[in-house]
Amino acid sequence: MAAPAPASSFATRLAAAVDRRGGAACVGLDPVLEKVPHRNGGDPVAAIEAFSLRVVEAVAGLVPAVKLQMACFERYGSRGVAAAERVLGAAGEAELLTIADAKRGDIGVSAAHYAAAFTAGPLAADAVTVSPYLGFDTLVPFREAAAAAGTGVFVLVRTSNPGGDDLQSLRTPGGGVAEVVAAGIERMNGGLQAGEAYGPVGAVVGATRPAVAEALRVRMPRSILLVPGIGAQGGDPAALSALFDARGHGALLTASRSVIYAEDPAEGARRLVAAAAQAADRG
Ligand SMILES: O=C(O)c1cc(=O)[nH]c(=O)n1[C@@H]1O[C@H](COP(=O)(O)O)[C@@H](O)[C@H]1O
Repeated sequence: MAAPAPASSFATRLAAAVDRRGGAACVGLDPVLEKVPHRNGGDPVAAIEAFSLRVVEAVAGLVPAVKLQMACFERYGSRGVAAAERVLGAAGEAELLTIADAKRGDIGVSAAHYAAAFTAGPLAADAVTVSPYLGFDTLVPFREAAAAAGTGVFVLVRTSNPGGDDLQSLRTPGGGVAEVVAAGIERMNGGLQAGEAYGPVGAVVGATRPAVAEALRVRMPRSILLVPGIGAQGGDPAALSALFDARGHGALLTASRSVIYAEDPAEGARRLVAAAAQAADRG
Protein backbone atom coordinates (compact mmCIF):
# COMPACT_ATOMS: atom_id res chain seq x y z
CA MET A 1 0.00 0.00 0.00
CA ALA A 2 1.27 3.46 -0.81
CA ALA A 3 2.35 5.67 2.09
CA PRO A 4 -0.23 8.31 2.99
CA ALA A 5 0.43 11.71 1.40
CA PRO A 6 1.89 14.28 3.83
CA ALA A 7 -0.55 16.88 5.14
CA SER A 8 1.25 19.72 3.35
CA SER A 9 4.52 20.25 1.59
CA PHE A 10 7.51 22.14 2.93
CA ALA A 11 7.00 24.78 0.23
CA THR A 12 3.40 25.34 1.30
CA ARG A 13 4.26 25.57 4.99
CA LEU A 14 7.17 27.91 4.30
CA ALA A 15 5.05 30.20 2.14
CA ALA A 16 2.40 30.37 4.89
CA ALA A 17 5.04 31.08 7.54
CA VAL A 18 6.65 33.80 5.41
CA ASP A 19 3.26 35.46 4.91
CA ARG A 20 2.54 35.24 8.64
CA ARG A 21 5.86 36.82 9.68
CA GLY A 22 6.06 39.30 6.82
CA GLY A 23 9.44 38.37 5.36
CA ALA A 24 11.43 35.34 4.15
CA ALA A 25 14.09 35.33 6.86
CA CYS A 26 15.77 32.50 8.73
CA VAL A 27 17.90 32.78 11.84
CA GLY A 28 20.93 30.51 11.91
CA LEU A 29 21.65 28.82 15.22
CA ASP A 30 25.44 28.40 15.12
CA PRO A 31 26.31 28.48 18.84
CA VAL A 32 30.03 28.76 19.52
CA LEU A 33 31.06 28.35 23.15
CA GLU A 34 33.58 31.19 23.16
CA LYS A 35 30.89 33.60 21.98
CA VAL A 36 27.97 32.66 24.19
CA PRO A 37 27.57 34.99 27.15
CA HIS A 38 26.78 32.41 29.90
CA ARG A 39 29.06 29.41 30.41
CA ASN A 40 26.76 27.27 32.60
CA GLY A 41 29.42 26.30 35.11
CA GLY A 42 31.89 25.22 32.42
CA ASP A 43 29.62 22.66 30.72
CA PRO A 44 29.89 23.55 27.01
CA VAL A 45 26.87 21.55 25.92
CA ALA A 46 24.63 23.07 28.59
CA ALA A 47 25.91 26.51 27.58
CA ILE A 48 25.27 26.19 23.84
CA GLU A 49 21.91 24.54 24.43
CA ALA A 50 20.74 27.23 26.84
CA PHE A 51 21.97 29.92 24.45
CA SER A 52 20.18 28.33 21.49
CA LEU A 53 16.96 27.95 23.45
CA ARG A 54 17.13 31.62 24.44
CA VAL A 55 17.54 32.60 20.78
CA VAL A 56 14.63 30.35 19.77
CA GLU A 57 12.47 32.04 22.39
CA ALA A 58 13.59 35.50 21.26
CA VAL A 59 12.92 34.96 17.56
CA ALA A 60 9.77 32.81 17.78
CA GLY A 61 6.84 34.70 16.31
CA LEU A 62 9.22 36.99 14.41
CA VAL A 63 10.86 34.83 11.73
CA PRO A 64 9.43 31.91 9.76
CA ALA A 65 12.39 29.57 10.25
CA VAL A 66 15.59 28.71 12.05
CA LYS A 67 18.58 26.78 10.71
CA LEU A 68 20.52 24.64 13.14
CA GLN A 69 24.22 24.27 12.33
CA MET A 70 24.68 20.60 13.25
CA ALA A 71 28.48 20.92 13.44
CA CYS A 72 28.20 23.20 16.46
CA PHE A 73 26.36 20.42 18.31
CA GLU A 74 27.95 17.27 16.86
CA ARG A 75 31.43 18.30 17.94
CA TYR A 76 30.35 17.47 21.50
CA GLY A 77 29.29 13.91 20.66
CA SER A 78 26.14 12.27 21.92
CA ARG A 79 25.32 15.00 24.44
CA GLY A 80 25.67 17.63 21.73
CA VAL A 81 23.39 15.68 19.40
CA ALA A 82 20.86 15.28 22.21
CA ALA A 83 20.99 19.04 22.71
CA ALA A 84 20.38 19.54 18.97
CA GLU A 85 17.34 17.27 19.25
CA ARG A 86 15.95 19.37 22.07
CA VAL A 87 16.62 22.66 20.28
CA LEU A 88 14.93 21.35 17.11
CA GLY A 89 12.00 20.21 19.25
CA ALA A 90 11.72 23.57 21.01
CA ALA A 91 11.84 25.43 17.69
CA GLY A 92 9.10 23.22 16.27
CA GLU A 93 6.94 23.77 19.34
CA ALA A 94 7.47 27.52 18.92
CA GLU A 95 6.05 27.17 15.38
CA LEU A 96 9.35 27.86 13.71
CA LEU A 97 10.15 25.81 10.63
CA THR A 98 13.46 24.03 11.17
CA ILE A 99 16.36 23.41 8.81
CA ALA A 100 19.03 20.94 9.90
CA ASP A 101 22.21 22.31 8.34
CA ALA A 102 23.99 18.98 8.16
CA LYS A 103 25.47 19.16 4.64
CA ARG A 104 25.31 15.40 4.26
CA GLY A 105 26.30 13.56 1.09
CA ASP A 106 26.96 9.83 0.63
CA ILE A 107 26.01 6.92 -1.59
CA GLY A 108 23.02 4.56 -1.60
CA VAL A 109 22.19 3.05 1.74
CA SER A 110 24.21 5.64 3.65
CA ALA A 111 22.28 8.45 1.98
CA ALA A 112 19.03 6.69 2.83
CA HIS A 113 20.05 6.55 6.49
CA TYR A 114 21.04 10.22 6.54
CA ALA A 115 17.74 11.07 4.88
CA ALA A 116 15.83 9.03 7.47
CA ALA A 117 17.75 10.69 10.29
CA PHE A 118 16.58 14.15 9.32
CA THR A 119 13.01 13.36 8.21
CA ALA A 120 11.93 11.00 11.01
CA GLY A 121 12.96 10.41 14.57
CA PRO A 122 14.54 12.73 17.10
CA LEU A 123 16.55 14.82 14.60
CA ALA A 124 13.66 15.31 12.21
CA ALA A 125 13.54 18.81 10.74
CA ASP A 126 11.43 20.55 8.12
CA ALA A 127 14.43 20.53 5.78
CA VAL A 128 18.06 19.40 5.60
CA THR A 129 21.09 20.64 3.67
CA VAL A 130 23.01 18.19 1.45
CA SER A 131 26.08 18.20 -0.77
CA PRO A 132 25.73 16.99 -4.38
CA TYR A 133 29.34 16.04 -5.02
CA LEU A 134 28.86 12.28 -4.93
CA GLY A 135 26.37 12.56 -7.79
CA PHE A 136 22.67 13.01 -8.37
CA ASP A 137 21.83 9.43 -7.41
CA THR A 138 22.92 10.26 -3.87
CA LEU A 139 20.25 12.97 -3.69
CA VAL A 140 17.40 10.65 -4.63
CA PRO A 141 16.93 9.12 -1.13
CA PHE A 142 16.70 12.65 0.28
CA ARG A 143 14.19 13.74 -2.33
CA GLU A 144 12.07 10.62 -1.79
CA ALA A 145 12.14 10.93 2.00
CA ALA A 146 11.30 14.62 1.74
CA ALA A 147 8.44 14.10 -0.72
CA ALA A 148 6.97 11.37 1.50
CA ALA A 149 7.32 13.35 4.73
CA GLY A 150 6.39 16.78 3.35
CA THR A 151 9.84 18.15 4.13
CA GLY A 152 12.51 19.84 2.02
CA VAL A 153 16.10 19.30 0.91
CA PHE A 154 18.53 22.13 0.16
CA VAL A 155 21.34 21.11 -2.17
CA LEU A 156 24.55 23.15 -2.19
CA VAL A 157 24.80 24.79 -5.60
CA ARG A 158 26.86 27.95 -5.24
CA THR A 159 28.18 28.51 -1.73
CA SER A 160 28.95 31.86 -0.15
CA ASN A 161 32.53 31.19 0.94
CA PRO A 162 35.53 32.55 -1.04
CA GLY A 163 36.63 29.01 -1.98
CA GLY A 164 33.23 28.31 -3.50
CA ASP A 165 34.85 29.22 -6.82
CA ASP A 166 37.48 26.48 -6.57
CA LEU A 167 35.12 23.77 -7.82
CA GLN A 168 31.72 25.33 -8.38
CA SER A 169 32.81 27.71 -11.12
CA LEU A 170 34.87 25.18 -13.10
CA ARG A 171 33.78 24.92 -16.69
CA THR A 172 32.52 21.62 -18.08
CA PRO A 173 31.12 20.74 -21.51
CA GLY A 174 27.65 21.11 -19.90
CA GLY A 175 28.40 24.56 -18.44
CA GLY A 176 29.86 25.58 -15.11
CA VAL A 177 29.73 23.00 -12.32
CA ALA A 178 27.13 25.03 -10.40
CA GLU A 179 24.97 25.20 -13.53
CA VAL A 180 25.22 21.44 -14.00
CA VAL A 181 24.12 20.94 -10.38
CA ALA A 182 21.29 23.43 -10.92
CA ALA A 183 20.08 21.56 -13.99
CA GLY A 184 20.07 18.29 -12.02
CA ILE A 185 18.05 19.87 -9.23
CA GLU A 186 15.55 21.31 -11.67
CA ARG A 187 15.03 17.83 -13.12
CA MET A 188 14.49 16.43 -9.62
CA ASN A 189 11.63 18.86 -8.99
CA GLY A 190 9.73 17.67 -12.06
CA GLY A 191 6.04 16.90 -11.56
CA LEU A 192 4.97 19.52 -9.04
CA GLN A 193 1.76 18.90 -7.13
CA ALA A 194 -1.27 20.90 -8.30
CA GLY A 195 -1.16 24.48 -7.08
CA GLU A 196 2.48 24.26 -5.99
CA ALA A 197 5.10 26.65 -7.35
CA TYR A 198 8.09 24.93 -5.75
CA GLY A 199 9.20 21.33 -5.30
CA PRO A 200 10.88 19.60 -2.35
CA VAL A 201 14.40 20.07 -3.73
CA GLY A 202 15.73 23.52 -2.97
CA ALA A 203 19.16 25.00 -3.56
CA VAL A 204 21.73 26.82 -1.47
CA VAL A 205 22.94 29.89 -3.31
CA GLY A 206 25.21 32.37 -1.55
CA ALA A 207 24.32 36.05 -1.23
CA THR A 208 27.94 37.04 -1.76
CA ARG A 209 27.63 36.74 -5.56
CA PRO A 210 24.23 38.25 -6.35
CA ALA A 211 24.61 38.15 -10.13
CA VAL A 212 25.50 34.47 -10.04
CA ALA A 213 22.60 33.80 -7.69
CA GLU A 214 20.25 35.60 -10.08
CA ALA A 215 21.43 33.52 -13.04
CA LEU A 216 20.95 30.34 -11.02
CA ARG A 217 17.44 31.43 -10.02
CA VAL A 218 16.54 31.41 -13.72
CA ARG A 219 17.91 27.88 -14.09
CA MET A 220 15.95 26.55 -11.09
CA PRO A 221 12.49 28.14 -11.28
CA ARG A 222 10.94 25.36 -9.17
CA SER A 223 13.48 25.46 -6.32
CA ILE A 224 13.27 27.41 -3.11
CA LEU A 225 16.62 29.11 -2.65
CA LEU A 226 18.26 29.11 0.78
CA VAL A 227 20.49 32.17 0.75
CA PRO A 228 23.28 32.50 3.34
CA GLY A 229 25.99 35.14 3.23
CA ILE A 230 24.20 38.26 4.39
CA GLY A 231 25.21 39.86 7.68
CA ALA A 232 28.63 38.68 8.86
CA GLN A 233 29.71 37.63 5.34
CA GLY A 234 28.80 41.00 3.84
CA GLY A 235 26.11 40.09 1.30
CA ASP A 236 23.52 42.80 0.63
CA PRO A 237 19.85 41.72 0.81
CA ALA A 238 18.88 44.61 -1.46
CA ALA A 239 20.87 42.98 -4.29
CA LEU A 240 18.80 39.78 -4.06
CA SER A 241 15.39 40.98 -5.21
CA ALA A 242 15.37 38.86 -8.34
CA LEU A 243 15.48 35.68 -6.25
CA PHE A 244 11.90 36.22 -5.05
CA ASP A 245 8.67 35.72 -6.94
CA ALA A 246 5.84 38.26 -7.11
CA ARG A 247 4.36 36.90 -3.86
CA GLY A 248 7.63 37.33 -1.97
CA HIS A 249 8.26 33.57 -1.93
CA GLY A 250 10.89 31.35 -3.51
CA ALA A 251 13.91 32.42 -1.46
CA LEU A 252 14.79 32.37 2.23
CA LEU A 253 17.53 34.70 3.46
CA THR A 254 19.48 33.22 6.37
CA ALA A 255 21.91 34.87 8.77
CA SER A 256 23.51 33.51 11.92
CA ARG A 257 26.20 35.55 13.71
CA SER A 258 24.74 38.96 12.89
CA VAL A 259 21.49 37.99 14.63
CA ILE A 260 22.30 35.55 17.42
CA TYR A 261 25.22 37.58 18.80
CA ALA A 262 23.47 40.92 18.39
CA GLU A 263 22.89 42.73 21.65
CA ASP A 264 19.19 42.01 21.16
CA PRO A 265 18.60 38.94 18.94
CA ALA A 266 14.88 39.76 18.69
CA GLU A 267 15.76 43.14 17.24
CA GLY A 268 18.28 41.45 14.92
CA ALA A 269 15.55 39.07 13.77
CA ARG A 270 13.14 41.96 13.14
CA ARG A 271 15.79 43.72 11.05
CA LEU A 272 16.41 40.55 9.06
CA VAL A 273 12.71 40.09 8.34
CA ALA A 274 12.44 43.74 7.29
CA ALA A 275 15.44 43.40 4.96
CA ALA A 276 13.98 40.23 3.41
CA ALA A 277 10.58 41.89 3.01
CA GLN A 278 12.13 44.90 1.33
CA ALA A 279 14.17 42.72 -1.02
CA ALA A 280 11.10 40.67 -1.93
CA ASP A 281 8.99 43.77 -2.49
CA ARG A 282 11.31 44.89 -5.20
CA GLY A 283 11.35 41.41 -6.76
O1 LIG B 1 24.32 25.70 3.83
C1 LIG B 1 24.50 26.75 4.47
O2 LIG B 1 23.70 27.13 5.29
C2 LIG B 1 25.64 27.60 4.09
C3 LIG B 1 26.03 27.56 2.77
C4 LIG B 1 26.90 28.55 2.29
O3 LIG B 1 27.16 28.64 1.12
N1 LIG B 1 27.42 29.45 3.16
C5 LIG B 1 27.09 29.45 4.49
O4 LIG B 1 27.58 30.34 5.21
N2 LIG B 1 26.26 28.47 4.97
C6 LIG B 1 25.98 28.39 6.43
O5 LIG B 1 25.25 29.55 6.83
C7 LIG B 1 25.71 30.00 8.11
C8 LIG B 1 26.29 31.40 7.91
O6 LIG B 1 26.53 32.01 9.13
P1 LIG B 1 26.80 33.61 9.23
O7 LIG B 1 27.90 33.92 8.29
O8 LIG B 1 27.16 33.81 10.66
O9 LIG B 1 25.51 34.28 8.86
C9 LIG B 1 26.70 28.95 8.60
O10 LIG B 1 25.98 27.95 9.33
C10 LIG B 1 27.22 28.34 7.33
O11 LIG B 1 27.63 27.00 7.48
